[in-house]
Amino acid sequence: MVNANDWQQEQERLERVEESLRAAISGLEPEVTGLHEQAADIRKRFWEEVTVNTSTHEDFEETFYSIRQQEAMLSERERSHRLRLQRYRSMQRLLPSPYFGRIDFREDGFSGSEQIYIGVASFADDDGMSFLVYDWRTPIASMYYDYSPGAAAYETPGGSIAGEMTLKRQYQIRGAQLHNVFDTSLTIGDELLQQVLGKGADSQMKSIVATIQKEQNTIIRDDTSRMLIVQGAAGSGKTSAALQRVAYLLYKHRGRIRADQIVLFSPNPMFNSYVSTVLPELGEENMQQTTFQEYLAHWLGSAFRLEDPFEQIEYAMNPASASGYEARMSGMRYKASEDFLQALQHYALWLGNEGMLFRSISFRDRELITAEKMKLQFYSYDRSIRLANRVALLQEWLLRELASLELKEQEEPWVQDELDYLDNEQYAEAYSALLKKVQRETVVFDFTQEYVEQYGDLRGQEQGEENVFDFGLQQEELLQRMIVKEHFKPLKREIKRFMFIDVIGLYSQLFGEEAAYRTMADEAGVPDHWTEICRQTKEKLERSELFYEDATPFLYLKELLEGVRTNTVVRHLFVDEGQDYSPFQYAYLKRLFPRARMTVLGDFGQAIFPQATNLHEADSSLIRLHGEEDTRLIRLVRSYRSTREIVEFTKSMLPGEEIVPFDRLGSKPFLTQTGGSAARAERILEDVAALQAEGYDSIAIITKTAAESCEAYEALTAQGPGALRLITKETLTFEKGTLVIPAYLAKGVEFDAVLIYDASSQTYHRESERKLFYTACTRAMHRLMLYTTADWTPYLQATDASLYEVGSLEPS
Ligand SMILES: Nc1ncnc2c1ncn2[C@@H]1O[C@H](COP(=O)(O)OP(=O)(O)OP(=O)(O)O)[C@@H](O)[C@H]1O
Repeated sequence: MVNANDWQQEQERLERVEESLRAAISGLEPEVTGLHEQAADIRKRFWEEVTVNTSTHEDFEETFYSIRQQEAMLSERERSHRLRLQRYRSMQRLLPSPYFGRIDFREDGFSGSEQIYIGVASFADDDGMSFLVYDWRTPIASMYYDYSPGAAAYETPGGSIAGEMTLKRQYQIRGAQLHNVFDTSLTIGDELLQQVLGKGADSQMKSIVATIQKEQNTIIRDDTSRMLIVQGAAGSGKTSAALQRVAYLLYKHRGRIRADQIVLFSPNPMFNSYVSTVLPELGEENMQQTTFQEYLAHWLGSAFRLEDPFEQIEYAMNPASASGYEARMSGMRYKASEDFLQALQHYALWLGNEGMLFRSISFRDRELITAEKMKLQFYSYDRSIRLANRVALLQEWLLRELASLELKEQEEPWVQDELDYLDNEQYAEAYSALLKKVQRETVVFDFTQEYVEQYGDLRGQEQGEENVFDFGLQQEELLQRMIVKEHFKPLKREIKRFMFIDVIGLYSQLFGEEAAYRTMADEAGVPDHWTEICRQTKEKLERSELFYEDATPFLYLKELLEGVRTNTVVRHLFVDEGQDYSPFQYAYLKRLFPRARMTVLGDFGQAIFPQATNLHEADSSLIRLHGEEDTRLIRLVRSYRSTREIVEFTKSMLPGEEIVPFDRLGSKPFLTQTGGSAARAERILEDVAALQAEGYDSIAIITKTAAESCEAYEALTAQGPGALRLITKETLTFEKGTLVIPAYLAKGVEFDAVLIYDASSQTYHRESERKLFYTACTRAMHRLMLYTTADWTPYLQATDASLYEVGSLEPS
């Protein structure tokens, strides 16, 4: 705390800033209110201001320039309106708490020091010369996050500016009243952070702008790496830093990068809702948010029933449920690998010489163009042309073939039949459609011109004659063409969509002969259980289903054949929970967004999917993706979410991981062993009630699987009323309250208290599930309780007993 004098001065300054803000807001108010109407009004009067005269060439030119001028004026006015509105909104945002930090900085070579107050937006006084508040993203404000008092420097476009920071202060301001002022010698004082972290969990993630830590600031402001990898312990602020980074990039590159040019891949749709308020809170628009599954479903969802990653993980967790389990698991790992990616590339090369599979183009049960003919045509092209380019050539050839087949088709009896069966209404409809097209475009159909020449102005004909539907023979011919054209339209569409390639057959063929596959796989060889992997994959394909691990390779093969699909608009790609994506998926994302810089945030300690990617070790495929020179790796080891006791307890499950708890104290985790399920449910409900009484209102009962969630939900609701919410993968919004949720859906989010429903050795015993258990436990901010009706999971057996409390055997 500061002394009374300083406090007084700060309070007075705060009042002055608040006054200036209010004055500026009310100054802008009349301009801003009704801005929308004004802009609409200008648009409405647009044509009144323009004299349209096109009689002569000069008049036409004059009209043209007058429109251009009017247009330029309109867009300038709209731009300045927009800017004023932005300014107005940012001042509104500042009003309740204009700043949160201050540094005093004396630049080398100058005698006086400048006071720099830092807030969520900049605010200058009337003359616009001196800043009363600096936006946290300005270069000078970076010192607030990077330095303790003493020597300090910051980067500007003109070079580095060094000097001395003589003071660093933090504020808590509510309703323009000072609540707290701390002078701090640490980077960002512990006191404020203690207070922030001690608060309850929310259904929405919060901005950390006032307490960003130095290493987080490095992530936020990195502007040079093509690939930025953040390996950070559970609760180390990866997601928080990522969102601040988005806000920073939007600020720094304002006018060059828009929010929709930044994409965040999230672990599940519920997570989207969880993080959706941070950017608006910082005065920025939200970036685009999606999940990898949504992307896959967009491209493959109509052709297949796609397995999602949650079904895949459920499968992985239930070895007893299926035969061929080992093979499937081996397949999951293999299909996620760079080896498989390479095998597919070799396969595409091989297809350049042989083995292509096509689908005949059929019409009315006749094969118009056979697969065999396509194959002959395809392999007649120069073999040095790339596969996808040859496919494009074939596509053009098919469209030409189809055009000549379309002409021939008019002779077929079915066309005449169809014409005969057109009732008067359909006839009239077809005719008027024809008329409309002729009127609209000069060359709608290739025959329009010819028709117009022969029959003159159709409009005149329609008006002048009584019986306009009494066509002559040639008119009938036109309708015949139209009929065939309509019927051939879907065929053309299919060709344009490359449906003449049998991609399913080609993917399946890859899992055909082992000897052939070995040549594709090269020295990497085939994985264990290859025969069974092949059988499972083909069987699934036959049922028009696709395993999650097959979806990305399938899309990749499709693109090797059809040409790469790229998005060149996106400039920044963020992947959260990055450990859950496979090396294959990363290679795919890199191809998909060739102009985007990537920021991948994850924790290998929470890698719960079989396809996990190691983010940070020397052999990481992620580092290889853009090469070491273009990659920056940042490690976060400080964990902010949980109390020291919870971090000490959870980190003991992952020996070897460097995790440093933030020094916030709380109760030790509590282990309770009960006699049976009913007793456990009773005990859990008692504990939930006790936690609620302590003021915790975000409580999660975390289970291993969806089935266990249902079982827990039933057991708990059978015991009494109490509002519980069952979370499934379909749940879209994240709300406060008491939830029952499978661990893999709780990824990335946090709760005041976490209750592990079943921490028995029966449920968690395999090494592969250790990280899932760890992930579940690390969701807790303040309280962690674990239950079992049998032996404890082996992950806990080695845990030092001093790290937890043990409950009674039976509830009292
Ligand atoms: N600098 C900070 N100031 C205040 N709070 C912070 C800071 N860094 C992190 N936190 C808080 O710590 C908690 C965990 O942060 P976040 O969810 O971003 O971590 P994470 O690394 O993404 O976690 P996980 O990998 O476990 O999902 C959040 O409540 C966040 O607000």
